[in-house]
Amino acid sequence: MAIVLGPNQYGKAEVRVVAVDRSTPRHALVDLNVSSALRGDFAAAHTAGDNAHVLTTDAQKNTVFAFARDGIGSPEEFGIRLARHFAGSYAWVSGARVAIESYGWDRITVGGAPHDHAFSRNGGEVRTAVVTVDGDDVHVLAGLTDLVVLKSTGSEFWGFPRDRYTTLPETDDRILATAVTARWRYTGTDVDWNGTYDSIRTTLLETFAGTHSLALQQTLYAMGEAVLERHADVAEVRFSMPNKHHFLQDLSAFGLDNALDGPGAVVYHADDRPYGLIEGTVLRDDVPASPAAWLGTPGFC
Ligand SMILES: O=c1[nH]c(=O)c2[nH]c(=O)[nH]c2[nH]1
Repeated sequence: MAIVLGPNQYGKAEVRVVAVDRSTPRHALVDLNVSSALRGDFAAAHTAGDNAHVLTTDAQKNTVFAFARDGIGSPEEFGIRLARHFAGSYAWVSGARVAIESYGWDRITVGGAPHDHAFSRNGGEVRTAVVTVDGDDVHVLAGLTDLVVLKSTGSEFWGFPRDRYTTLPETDDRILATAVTARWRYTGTDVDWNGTYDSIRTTLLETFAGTHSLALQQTLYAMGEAVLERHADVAEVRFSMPNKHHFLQDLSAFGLDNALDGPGAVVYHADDRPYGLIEGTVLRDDVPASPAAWLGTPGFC
Protein backbone atom coordinates (compact mmCIF):
# COMPACT_ATOMS: atom_id res chain seq x y z
CA MET A 1 0.00 0.00 0.00
CA ALA A 2 1.26 3.47 -0.83
CA ILE A 3 -0.27 6.80 -0.04
CA VAL A 4 -0.32 9.05 -3.09
CA LEU A 5 -1.62 12.46 -4.07
CA GLY A 6 -4.94 12.35 -5.88
CA PRO A 7 -6.67 15.01 -8.01
CA ASN A 8 -5.86 18.54 -6.95
CA GLN A 9 -6.14 22.12 -8.09
CA TYR A 10 -5.29 25.48 -6.57
CA GLY A 11 -5.83 29.14 -7.30
CA LYS A 12 -7.21 32.43 -6.04
CA ALA A 13 -10.87 32.44 -5.13
CA GLU A 14 -13.23 35.40 -5.35
CA VAL A 15 -11.15 38.17 -6.86
CA ARG A 16 -13.51 41.14 -6.87
CA VAL A 17 -12.80 43.26 -9.89
CA VAL A 18 -14.79 46.25 -11.07
CA ALA A 19 -13.88 47.73 -14.45
CA VAL A 20 -15.26 51.07 -15.59
CA ASP A 21 -15.12 52.05 -19.24
CA ARG A 22 -14.69 55.86 -19.10
CA SER A 23 -13.91 56.31 -22.79
CA THR A 24 -17.07 58.39 -23.18
CA PRO A 25 -18.98 60.45 -20.61
CA ARG A 26 -21.48 57.59 -20.49
CA HIS A 27 -19.53 55.15 -18.32
CA ALA A 28 -20.02 51.38 -18.51
CA LEU A 29 -19.42 49.18 -15.50
CA VAL A 30 -18.56 45.49 -15.17
CA ASP A 31 -18.53 43.94 -11.68
CA LEU A 32 -17.11 40.45 -11.35
CA ASN A 33 -16.11 37.87 -8.77
CA VAL A 34 -13.40 35.73 -10.41
CA SER A 35 -11.98 32.45 -9.13
CA SER A 36 -9.08 30.75 -10.89
CA ALA A 37 -7.70 27.25 -10.36
CA LEU A 38 -4.74 25.58 -12.02
CA ARG A 39 -4.44 21.88 -12.73
CA GLY A 40 -1.25 20.04 -13.63
CA ASP A 41 1.85 18.63 -11.98
CA PHE A 42 1.95 20.12 -8.53
CA ALA A 43 2.91 16.92 -6.76
CA ALA A 44 6.23 18.19 -5.35
CA ALA A 45 4.55 21.13 -3.66
CA HIS A 46 2.26 18.74 -1.82
CA THR A 47 4.69 15.95 -1.00
CA ALA A 48 7.97 17.86 -0.53
CA GLY A 49 7.12 21.50 -0.07
CA ASP A 50 8.93 22.23 -3.34
CA ASN A 51 7.24 25.30 -4.87
CA ALA A 52 9.15 25.36 -8.15
CA HIS A 53 5.92 24.63 -10.06
CA VAL A 54 3.65 26.91 -8.04
CA LEU A 55 2.45 29.95 -9.97
CA THR A 56 1.37 31.83 -6.88
CA THR A 57 -2.26 32.49 -6.20
CA ASP A 58 -1.15 36.07 -5.66
CA ALA A 59 0.09 36.24 -9.25
CA GLN A 60 -3.19 34.71 -10.42
CA LYS A 61 -5.05 37.51 -8.64
CA ASN A 62 -2.77 40.12 -10.19
CA THR A 63 -3.33 38.62 -13.64
CA VAL A 64 -7.08 39.05 -13.25
CA PHE A 65 -6.67 42.76 -12.50
CA ALA A 66 -4.08 43.28 -15.24
CA PHE A 67 -6.25 41.59 -17.88
CA ALA A 68 -9.22 43.71 -16.81
CA ARG A 69 -7.23 46.78 -17.84
CA ASP A 70 -7.80 45.74 -21.49
CA GLY A 71 -11.54 45.60 -20.95
CA ILE A 72 -13.54 42.62 -19.78
CA GLY A 73 -16.13 42.11 -22.50
CA SER A 74 -18.43 39.27 -21.52
CA PRO A 75 -17.69 37.03 -18.51
CA GLU A 76 -17.26 34.09 -20.89
CA GLU A 77 -14.69 35.95 -23.04
CA PHE A 78 -12.78 37.14 -19.99
CA GLY A 79 -12.78 33.61 -18.56
CA ILE A 80 -11.48 32.15 -21.83
CA ARG A 81 -8.65 34.74 -21.98
CA LEU A 82 -7.61 34.03 -18.43
CA ALA A 83 -7.93 30.25 -18.57
CA ARG A 84 -5.96 30.06 -21.84
CA HIS A 85 -3.28 32.29 -20.36
CA PHE A 86 -2.92 30.21 -17.20
CA ALA A 87 -3.03 26.88 -19.03
CA GLY A 88 -0.30 28.11 -21.41
CA SER A 89 1.89 29.66 -18.74
CA TYR A 90 4.16 26.74 -17.84
CA ALA A 91 4.74 23.29 -19.27
CA TRP A 92 3.51 21.66 -16.09
CA VAL A 93 0.18 23.48 -16.09
CA SER A 94 -2.14 21.20 -18.05
CA GLY A 95 -5.35 23.12 -17.52
CA ALA A 96 -7.15 25.93 -15.77
CA ARG A 97 -10.65 26.58 -14.53
CA VAL A 98 -11.95 30.12 -14.26
CA ALA A 99 -15.33 30.62 -12.60
CA ILE A 100 -16.95 34.02 -12.76
CA GLU A 101 -19.95 35.61 -11.12
CA SER A 102 -21.17 38.80 -12.77
CA TYR A 103 -23.23 41.29 -10.78
CA GLY A 104 -25.63 43.48 -12.74
CA TRP A 105 -25.91 47.22 -12.31
CA ASP A 106 -28.70 49.34 -13.81
CA ARG A 107 -28.35 53.02 -14.56
CA ILE A 108 -30.19 55.20 -12.08
CA THR A 109 -32.90 57.18 -13.84
CA VAL A 110 -32.94 60.87 -12.96
CA GLY A 111 -35.82 62.99 -14.22
CA GLY A 112 -36.71 60.23 -16.67
CA ALA A 113 -33.18 60.00 -18.12
CA PRO A 114 -30.68 57.19 -17.44
CA HIS A 115 -27.71 58.65 -15.60
CA ASP A 116 -24.24 58.52 -17.22
CA HIS A 117 -22.31 57.35 -14.18
CA ALA A 118 -24.69 56.45 -11.34
CA PHE A 119 -25.91 52.88 -10.96
CA SER A 120 -27.99 50.67 -8.65
CA ARG A 121 -27.40 46.95 -8.12
CA ASN A 122 -30.13 44.91 -9.72
CA GLY A 123 -31.35 42.43 -7.16
CA GLY A 124 -29.90 39.14 -6.07
CA GLU A 125 -29.70 37.54 -9.48
CA VAL A 126 -26.16 36.71 -10.64
CA ARG A 127 -24.87 35.76 -14.07
CA THR A 128 -22.27 32.96 -14.01
CA ALA A 129 -19.62 31.57 -16.33
CA VAL A 130 -17.21 28.68 -15.87
CA VAL A 131 -14.41 28.24 -18.39
CA THR A 132 -12.26 25.15 -18.28
CA VAL A 133 -9.18 24.82 -20.47
CA ASP A 134 -7.93 21.25 -20.57
CA GLY A 135 -4.94 21.01 -22.93
CA ASP A 136 -6.28 22.44 -26.18
CA ASP A 137 -9.93 21.93 -25.26
CA VAL A 138 -12.03 24.87 -24.08
CA HIS A 139 -15.32 24.22 -22.27
CA VAL A 140 -17.76 26.98 -21.48
CA LEU A 141 -20.68 26.81 -19.07
CA ALA A 142 -22.88 29.86 -18.72
CA GLY A 143 -25.73 30.35 -16.33
CA LEU A 144 -27.46 32.31 -13.65
CA THR A 145 -28.37 31.95 -10.00
CA ASP A 146 -31.29 33.27 -8.00
CA LEU A 147 -33.58 34.31 -10.80
CA VAL A 148 -36.65 34.56 -8.55
CA VAL A 149 -39.96 34.05 -10.35
CA LEU A 150 -43.57 33.58 -9.26
CA LYS A 151 -46.88 32.77 -10.93
CA SER A 152 -49.99 33.57 -8.94
CA THR A 153 -52.03 30.99 -10.85
CA GLY A 154 -51.57 28.58 -13.76
CA SER A 155 -50.10 25.90 -11.51
CA GLU A 156 -51.67 22.65 -10.33
CA PHE A 157 -50.34 19.70 -8.36
CA TRP A 158 -52.36 16.51 -8.09
CA GLY A 159 -52.28 12.82 -9.03
CA PHE A 160 -49.48 11.88 -6.63
CA PRO A 161 -49.55 8.65 -4.59
CA ARG A 162 -50.81 8.82 -1.01
CA ASP A 163 -48.97 6.79 1.61
CA ARG A 164 -49.75 6.96 5.35
CA TYR A 165 -47.64 10.14 5.69
CA THR A 166 -49.10 12.02 2.74
CA THR A 167 -51.23 14.88 3.96
CA LEU A 168 -50.77 17.42 1.13
CA PRO A 169 -54.11 18.25 -0.46
CA GLU A 170 -54.37 18.13 -4.22
CA THR A 171 -54.74 21.53 -5.86
CA ASP A 172 -55.74 22.82 -9.26
CA ASP A 173 -54.76 26.43 -8.50
CA ARG A 174 -51.69 27.35 -6.51
CA ILE A 175 -48.84 29.82 -6.49
CA LEU A 176 -45.71 28.51 -8.22
CA ALA A 177 -42.50 30.26 -7.19
CA THR A 178 -38.84 29.39 -7.45
CA ALA A 179 -35.35 30.81 -7.58
CA VAL A 180 -33.81 29.44 -10.75
CA THR A 181 -30.21 28.34 -10.77
CA ALA A 182 -29.30 27.12 -14.23
CA ARG A 183 -26.13 26.34 -16.09
CA TRP A 184 -25.93 25.52 -19.78
CA ARG A 185 -23.04 24.05 -21.74
CA TYR A 186 -22.05 25.44 -25.10
CA THR A 187 -20.74 23.09 -27.80
CA GLY A 188 -18.18 25.65 -29.03
CA THR A 189 -16.69 29.07 -28.43
CA ASP A 190 -17.90 30.91 -31.53
CA VAL A 191 -20.82 32.38 -29.60
CA ASP A 192 -22.31 35.86 -29.18
CA TRP A 193 -21.94 35.50 -25.40
CA ASN A 194 -23.98 38.49 -24.26
CA GLY A 195 -26.68 38.17 -26.93
CA THR A 196 -27.13 34.46 -26.31
CA TYR A 197 -27.19 34.96 -22.55
CA ASP A 198 -29.95 37.56 -22.87
CA SER A 199 -31.92 35.34 -25.22
CA ILE A 200 -31.67 32.28 -22.94
CA ARG A 201 -32.66 34.31 -19.89
CA THR A 202 -35.70 35.59 -21.81
CA THR A 203 -36.55 32.04 -22.89
CA LEU A 204 -36.41 30.83 -19.29
CA LEU A 205 -38.74 33.61 -18.16
CA GLU A 206 -41.17 33.25 -21.06
CA THR A 207 -41.39 29.50 -20.60
CA PHE A 208 -41.90 29.75 -16.85
CA ALA A 209 -44.70 32.23 -17.47
CA GLY A 210 -46.25 30.43 -20.43
CA THR A 211 -46.26 26.87 -19.16
CA HIS A 212 -49.45 25.82 -17.41
CA SER A 213 -47.70 23.80 -14.74
CA LEU A 214 -48.77 20.40 -13.41
CA ALA A 215 -45.54 20.17 -11.36
CA LEU A 216 -42.37 22.20 -10.97
CA GLN A 217 -40.63 19.21 -12.55
CA GLN A 218 -42.70 19.73 -15.71
CA THR A 219 -41.89 23.45 -15.76
CA LEU A 220 -38.18 22.68 -15.34
CA TYR A 221 -38.23 20.32 -18.31
CA ALA A 222 -40.19 22.78 -20.47
CA MET A 223 -37.67 25.54 -19.68
CA GLY A 224 -34.73 23.35 -20.67
CA GLU A 225 -36.48 22.08 -23.78
CA ALA A 226 -37.24 25.64 -24.94
CA VAL A 227 -33.59 26.68 -24.49
CA LEU A 228 -32.38 23.70 -26.53
CA GLU A 229 -35.00 24.25 -29.24
CA ARG A 230 -33.97 27.88 -29.70
CA HIS A 231 -30.20 27.49 -29.30
CA ALA A 232 -28.42 24.95 -31.47
CA ASP A 233 -25.08 25.71 -29.79
CA VAL A 234 -26.29 24.61 -26.34
CA ALA A 235 -25.81 20.91 -25.53
CA GLU A 236 -27.44 20.65 -22.11
CA VAL A 237 -29.09 22.71 -19.39
CA ARG A 238 -28.90 21.83 -15.71
CA PHE A 239 -31.32 23.27 -13.19
CA SER A 240 -31.63 23.52 -9.45
CA MET A 241 -35.00 25.00 -8.50
CA PRO A 242 -36.34 25.28 -4.96
CA ASN A 243 -40.11 25.10 -4.72
CA LYS A 244 -40.82 28.26 -2.76
CA HIS A 245 -44.01 27.16 -1.09
CA HIS A 246 -46.89 29.57 -0.58
CA PHE A 247 -49.65 28.14 1.58
CA LEU A 248 -53.11 29.59 2.00
CA GLN A 249 -53.25 31.14 5.46
CA ASP A 250 -56.07 29.88 7.66
CA LEU A 251 -58.05 32.98 8.67
CA SER A 252 -61.08 31.13 10.07
CA ALA A 253 -60.14 32.03 13.67
CA PHE A 254 -61.00 35.62 12.75
CA GLY A 255 -64.26 34.64 11.09
CA LEU A 256 -62.72 35.26 7.66
CA ASP A 257 -62.70 32.90 4.75
CA ASN A 258 -59.74 32.86 2.37
CA ALA A 259 -61.28 31.60 -0.83
CA LEU A 260 -59.52 31.92 -4.20
CA ASP A 261 -62.71 33.26 -5.74
CA GLY A 262 -63.86 35.34 -2.77
CA PRO A 263 -64.28 39.11 -2.72
CA GLY A 264 -61.09 40.01 -0.80
CA ALA A 265 -57.41 39.48 -1.36
CA VAL A 266 -56.19 35.90 -1.10
CA VAL A 267 -53.67 35.63 1.71
CA TYR A 268 -50.74 33.20 1.67
CA HIS A 269 -47.86 32.65 4.00
CA ALA A 270 -44.55 32.27 2.23
CA ASP A 271 -42.52 29.51 3.85
CA ASP A 272 -38.78 29.87 3.43
CA ARG A 273 -38.01 26.36 4.72
CA PRO A 274 -38.22 23.53 4.27
CA TYR A 275 -38.56 23.73 0.53
CA GLY A 276 -38.90 21.14 -2.20
CA LEU A 277 -35.74 21.06 -4.28
CA ILE A 278 -36.30 20.09 -7.87
CA GLU A 279 -33.18 19.45 -9.94
CA GLY A 280 -32.67 18.06 -13.40
CA THR A 281 -30.77 18.13 -16.67
CA VAL A 282 -32.33 18.55 -20.11
CA LEU A 283 -30.01 17.54 -22.90
CA ARG A 284 -29.57 16.53 -26.52
CA ASP A 285 -29.13 12.79 -26.77
CA ASP A 286 -26.75 13.09 -29.73
CA VAL A 287 -24.08 15.26 -28.06
CA PRO A 288 -21.39 13.48 -26.05
CA ALA A 289 -21.25 14.15 -22.31
CA SER A 290 -18.47 16.45 -21.13
CA PRO A 291 -17.29 15.60 -17.61
CA ALA A 292 -14.33 17.98 -18.02
CA ALA A 293 -16.67 20.95 -18.41
CA TRP A 294 -18.32 20.20 -15.04
CA LEU A 295 -15.23 19.16 -13.06
CA GLY A 296 -15.08 21.30 -9.93
CA THR A 297 -18.57 22.73 -10.30
CA PRO A 298 -20.13 21.70 -7.02
CA GLY A 299 -23.69 20.63 -6.37
CA PHE A 300 -26.17 19.72 -9.00
CA CYS A 301 -25.42 22.65 -11.28
O1 LIG B 1 -44.32 20.78 -8.16
C1 LIG B 1 -44.21 20.05 -7.17
N1 LIG B 1 -43.44 18.93 -7.23
C2 LIG B 1 -43.28 18.09 -6.19
O2 LIG B 1 -42.54 17.06 -6.28
C3 LIG B 1 -43.95 18.40 -4.99
N2 LIG B 1 -44.01 17.80 -3.76
C4 LIG B 1 -44.81 18.58 -2.98
O3 LIG B 1 -45.06 18.34 -1.76
N3 LIG B 1 -45.27 19.65 -3.69
C5 LIG B 1 -44.76 19.56 -4.94
N4 LIG B 1 -44.87 20.36 -6.03
